[in-house]
Order: sequence, then structure tokens, then C-alpha cells
Amino acid sequence: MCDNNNTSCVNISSMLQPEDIFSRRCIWVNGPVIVGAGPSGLAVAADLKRQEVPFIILERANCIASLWQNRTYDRLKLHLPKQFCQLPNLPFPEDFPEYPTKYQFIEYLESYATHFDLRPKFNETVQSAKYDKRFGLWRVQTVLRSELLGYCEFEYICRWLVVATGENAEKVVPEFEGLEDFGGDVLHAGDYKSGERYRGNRVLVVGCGNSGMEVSLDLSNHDASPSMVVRSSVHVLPIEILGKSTFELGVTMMKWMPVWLVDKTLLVLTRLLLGNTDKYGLKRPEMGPLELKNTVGKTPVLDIGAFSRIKSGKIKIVPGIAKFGLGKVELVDGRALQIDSVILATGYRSNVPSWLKENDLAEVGIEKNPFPKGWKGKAGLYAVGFTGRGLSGASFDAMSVAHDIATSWKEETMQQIKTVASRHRRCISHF
Ligand SMILES: Cc1cc2nc3c(=O)[nH]c(=O)nc-3n(C[C@H](O)[C@H](O)[C@H](O)COP(=O)(O)OP(=O)(O)OC[C@H]3O[C@@H](n4cnc5c(N)ncnc54)[C@H](O)[C@@H]3O)c2cc1C
Ligand SMILES: NC(=O)C1=CN([C@@H]2O[C@H](COP(=O)(O)OP(=O)(O)OC[C@H]3O[C@@H](n4cnc5c(N)ncnc54)[C@H](OP(=O)(O)O)[C@@H]3O)[C@@H](O)[C@H]2O)C=CC1
Ligand SMILES: O=C(O)C(=O)Cc1c[nH]c2ccccc12
Repeated sequence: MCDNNNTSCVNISSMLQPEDIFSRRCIWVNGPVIVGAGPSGLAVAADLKRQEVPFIILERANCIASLWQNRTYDRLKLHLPKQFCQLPNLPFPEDFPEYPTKYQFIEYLESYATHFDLRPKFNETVQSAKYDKRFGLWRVQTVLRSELLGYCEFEYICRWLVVATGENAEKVVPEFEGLEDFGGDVLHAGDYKSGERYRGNRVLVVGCGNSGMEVSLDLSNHDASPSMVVRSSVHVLPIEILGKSTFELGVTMMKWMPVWLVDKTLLVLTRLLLGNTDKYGLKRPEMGPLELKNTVGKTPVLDIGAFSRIKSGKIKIVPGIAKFGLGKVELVDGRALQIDSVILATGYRSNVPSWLKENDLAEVGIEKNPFPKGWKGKAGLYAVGFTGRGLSGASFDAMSVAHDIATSWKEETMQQIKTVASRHRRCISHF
């Protein structure tokens, strides 16, 4: 592993316990270690490359943007206009539509990685990262699974650690009473590809976020009969208002108006376009859609057609789940539905608390700090893509993080050069 330009084997034995030396190969990284090769990791790497700062990227999957390549359904399109989804320093191709498909987005990310010559270390999962106060360095432990080498463990030692593993790293799979007795097909939305195999089936879609809505629409497009569980409340907004993206309208209004007024305006316009969504079982939260996104992180649904299917009864709305039984679900209102399959559109969560040790993100202040300072922690720790602002927020974080690291990397490198030069001078004068 010492073949990469950005890594070199140095004498770091003083940091290690004897058991470390025998179990893991240790690698000094002259620059930051970036964890995750999704849009956030790629964006920060590209900007570091531009500033000639060396780095390595560790990615658990065998490809870049694994969320987009492996855990999204076929018909997915970006739901924000393209100008809010491109990464820094390389715009989308001009012929991309307003809402690129996931395939176009992946193609763009592949060309982004090629353009900036980004070469993540694939199949390498970060298992733990801890800050060694004695040396002021991060110790990042990984497991590499490769066909050639099998299972190998490594430890990277570095001054800067960039967390870019995403807010959607793991599927949320809630426990339901009786699900083990259900007998039918149960799938998370992250494994759903298309409604083709559900043709003619009665499908319970659990959750009514953007995934639940779009999976239900796709099922309905494939002549399945979806029933969507809405256990609490949800903001459904049209994806566009009078030909303009609702998101863009919101962003523009936010420059001039307080968030509550933007929310009120969006809700009035939504009411004119969609009517009363409560009437169809979609109760609205007390808090407005953008305030809810900014405070709680709950993303409003940007409707691409599911709502009209709900109105026409092709997608049914049902309340929370009491329990499952053989081929059926019992709901909190006492009704029982016969169903063939279940799709859990129950969301995702970060995996950072499971591997970032001692100094967890909250402790070092990343998740606590309000935007835009949320990207910087203590002791050379950074986070990209955790401010709940989608791809545009990740791009913003990436630029800030790369700038900050480049500044301190250059300062430290200069300092090291000066120290070596002065030692060299002392040696020469000695002779
Ligand atoms: C279905 C769906 C559609 C979306 N659509 C939009 C949209 O239209 N617009 C928008 O702005 N946002 C959208 N989002 C939000 C989405 O989070 C961002 O688009 C984007 O993927 C975030 O990039 P990221 O790099 O932060 O995280 P990810 O894309 O999740 O990338 C993180 C990477 O880290 C890797 N990783 C995780 N843990 C480890 C570990 N321990 N060790 C090594 N590697 C690890 C993962 O394998 C992954 O490749 C969508 C999300 C989903 C789920
Ligand atoms: N086209 C696009 O660009 C798309 C974008 N996305 C994005 O991906 C991210 C993840 O979205 P999504 O996967 O929808 O996840 P969300 O976290 O947004 O939604 C999860 C849903 O599951 C419900 N839920 C969770 N647990 C249970 C339970 N035990 N019983 C019943 N319901 C439950 C939640 O209800 P409650 O609110 O009551 O907790 C909520 O409705 C979002 O940022 C979204 O915008 C997703 C799909 C498409
Ligand atoms: O799709 C997502 O998950 C996003 O986070 C994109 C996004 C950021 N801010 C928003 C406000 C309203 C709708 C979507 C988003």
C-alpha cells in the first residue's frame, strides 16, 4: 500500500502497541484521509487536488457514489434543478435536462473523478478513527476486502480527517411485531429497483418521504396496488410552481424574507395547486416545510406525480402499523389489509457514531454547530455533507474544508521545510 504518491512508510513505531505492529500495516498519509467517495468526498478531493494538497480517499464499496449506483431505483431523477446538484469546479454538461436522471448524475460523477484524477481505495471500510492526543495525529483503522489479497487490515496515520460518509449511509429498518410471520417479500427502498416484479401485487409501502412517494408512484405505474403508511404528518409540495422549481423559489425568497414567511407563501401556492392534502390522509406538520428541514432535517416531499394517484385512489393512504401476520398487516385504526409484499421506505441514517471513536462528531462540535460552521471540528477533523442541505450544501462544505486544510497543510509543510533546512545548516556549520 506504500505505492501511492500520497502515502509513505515512516517510522511511526513509537505510536504503536506491539499487537498493532503484528496485526495491521501502518501507513503515514502526508495530507488528509477522506472517508467516503460519494459526491461529498469527491468534491473535497477535487478541490484539494486543485490546490496540490495530497490525500487519500477510502471507500467501502467497489465504486464511487455507491448510494447512487447501488441503492437507488431505476427511474430516480434528481428532484432539485441541476444547478443545485453539480459539484464545484466542473459544471454539468450543457445538454443535461433540468432534472438529470440518476444515470446522468452517475456519468457526471464518473467524469468528475476522471477529470480530477481521483482514485479512491475501493473495498476499504473504515472501522474506527481515533485521535491520538499524545502525537496530535488521527489513527484510521480499515478493513480491505479484495479478491486478490482476501481480508487485510490497515492503519492510516494523518493530521487531518475528512468525514464524507453521508447522512444516508445505513438503511433504517424498524422492528415490527409479527413481521417474521408475514411470509411475503420484505425489501428496503434502498434495494428497490423497479415495480416490474410487483405487477398485480398488493404492496404495503411503509413511510411517506420522497422514497415512499416515488416507490408508490413507480408501483402504480407497473399496475401494482400500493398502500402507503403515513403514521404522522408530511409536507407535500409540487416540484414546480408556475414552471419554476419550488426549491429554487424557496431559495430565492429566503434571500429577502424570513423562513416562516417563505413557508407561508409556499404553502399558499401549494394549496392553490394541490388543494387540501389533509383530505387525503396527508396531514401537514405544524412547522412549515423549510423550517422543518432546517431544524429537524425532515425533507419535504417534492411531488412528481404520486399525489394525483393518491387523489384518484390508485395509491391508498393508511395509518400506522400495529402488527403483521401471515399475509396481512393490522393497522392502528383496527383495520387489517391482505398484502403480498412490504417495502420499507423508512429512511436512512449516518454510520459515523459507530466508527468515529472518543471524539464523536457531537463531542467535537460538528453536529452541534449551526451552518455554515458545521463542517469544522477540533484537532483536524472535518465533515462534508452533514448539514442537511443536499448536494448544494455538500459542495459548500467541500470548498470550505478544502480551503481550510490546504491553508494548514501549506503552513505545516513550510514549517517542516524550515526545520529541515535549519538542521541542514547546523550540520554544515558543524563541519
Ligand atoms: C434516493 C435519494 C435521492 C436523493 N436525491 C437528491 C437530490 O436530488 N438532490 C440532492 O441535493 N440530494 C439528494 N439526495 C441526498 C443525498 O444524500 C446526496 O445526493 C448525496 O448522495 C450525498 O453525498 P455524500 O457523498 O455526502 O453521501 P453518499 O452519497 O452517501 O456517499 C458516502 C460514501 O461513503 C461511503 N462510506 C460510508 N461509510 C463508510 C465507511 N465506514 N468506510 C468507507 N466508506 C464509507 C459510502 O459507501 C458512500 O459511497 C438523495 C438521497 C437519496 C437517498
Ligand atoms: N428524487 C429524489 O431526489 C429523491 C430524494 N430522496 C431523498 O433521500 C432522503 C431519504 O428519504 P426517504 O428514504 O424518503 O427517508 P425519510 O427519512 O425522508 O422518510 C422516512 C419515512 O419513513 C417513515 N417511518 C420511519 N419509521 C417508520 C415506522 N416504524 N412506521 C411507519 N413509518 C415509518 C417516516 O415517518 P415519520 O415522518 O413519521 O418519522 C417517514 O415518512 C431524503 O433526503 C429525500 O429527500 C429520496 C427519494 C427520492
Ligand atoms: O433531497 C434531499 O435529500 C435534499 O436534502 C435536498 C434538499 C435540500 N434542501 C431541501 C429543501 C427542500 C427539498 C429538498 C431539499
